[in-house]
Amino acid sequence: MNSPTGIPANSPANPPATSPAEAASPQPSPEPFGARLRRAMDDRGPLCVGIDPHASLLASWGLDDDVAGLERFTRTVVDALADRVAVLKPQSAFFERFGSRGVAVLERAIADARSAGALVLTDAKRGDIGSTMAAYAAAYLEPGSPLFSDALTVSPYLGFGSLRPALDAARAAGAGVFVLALTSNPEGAEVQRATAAGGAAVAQTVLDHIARENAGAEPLGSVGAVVGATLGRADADLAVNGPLLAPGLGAQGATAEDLPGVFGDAVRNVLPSISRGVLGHGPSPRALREAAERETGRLAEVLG
Ligand SMILES: O=c1ccn([C@@H]2O[C@H](COP(=O)(O)O)[C@@H](O)[C@H]2O)c(=O)[nH]1
Repeated sequence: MNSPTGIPANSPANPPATSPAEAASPQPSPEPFGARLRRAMDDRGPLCVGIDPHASLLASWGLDDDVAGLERFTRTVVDALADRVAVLKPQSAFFERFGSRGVAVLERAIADARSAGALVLTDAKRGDIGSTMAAYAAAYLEPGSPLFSDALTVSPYLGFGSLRPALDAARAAGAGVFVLALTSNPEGAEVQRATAAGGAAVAQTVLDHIARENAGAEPLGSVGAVVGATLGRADADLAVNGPLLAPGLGAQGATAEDLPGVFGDAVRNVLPSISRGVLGHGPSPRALREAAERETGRLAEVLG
């Protein structure tokens, strides 16, 4: 039976509703995102597939560049992959470009993907002064919000402390955040490799903050870092006790074979991410599934 959000009751993404008696007594904390992600990666393999409905992909799938095309594309990806990959990562920008009707497609995709058992990481890269960050947290990280996601990408470049409302909301909800540290694009280095006040690189100070947030968490903290698979070498201490989202496989040129060199000992916590490299095989659901399975197989060979 579906809950008001459309997510079937008691699905992996939707814990049982509380009874009146339970509501009167203190509620147990929700299972933390880090634990849920570890289990999903162990069960399904550590692959995140991005849902990035580029205009060029809509065209190559034979779809119009409009809301109907967006909806068809998104539904096809969710139906093909949500029951088998650990994480689906809708890229908010591609939905926002269609205005409120595009955001409605995103809402539906998040609910449907969670209902089918995938964890949903919404890639919106939010970051602002703390008071505004609280509103972003309410939008993406508070249960009951239409865009509630298992995790959200956030930018620490207004200062790591400005993320506090998102960190607190995520913890309370059993959700996660992925903080941009060393992004996959070459332009990121001029900011992220710059030397911060204490003498360490800016990205390292971000990673150190993440490590403090995750201290003592088992089996994995819920505050992740974004570290590009394209970097060749991270040249940073990645022992943050949290997941390391590694975008850049496929269209940006990185391969599974690059991951041990970038991540070293931290490779066990890597969540490799690929969007166009899988989506380009659509619109056939079977071809999408096969592409995701090939990536998962390659990761299993390389990461063990
Ligand atoms: O450092 C980063 C952070 C996020 N991304 C996002 O991942 C996907 C990559 O798409 P591909 O088609 O696999 O290149 C996209 O949504 C980016 O915004 C990233 O690439 N790098």
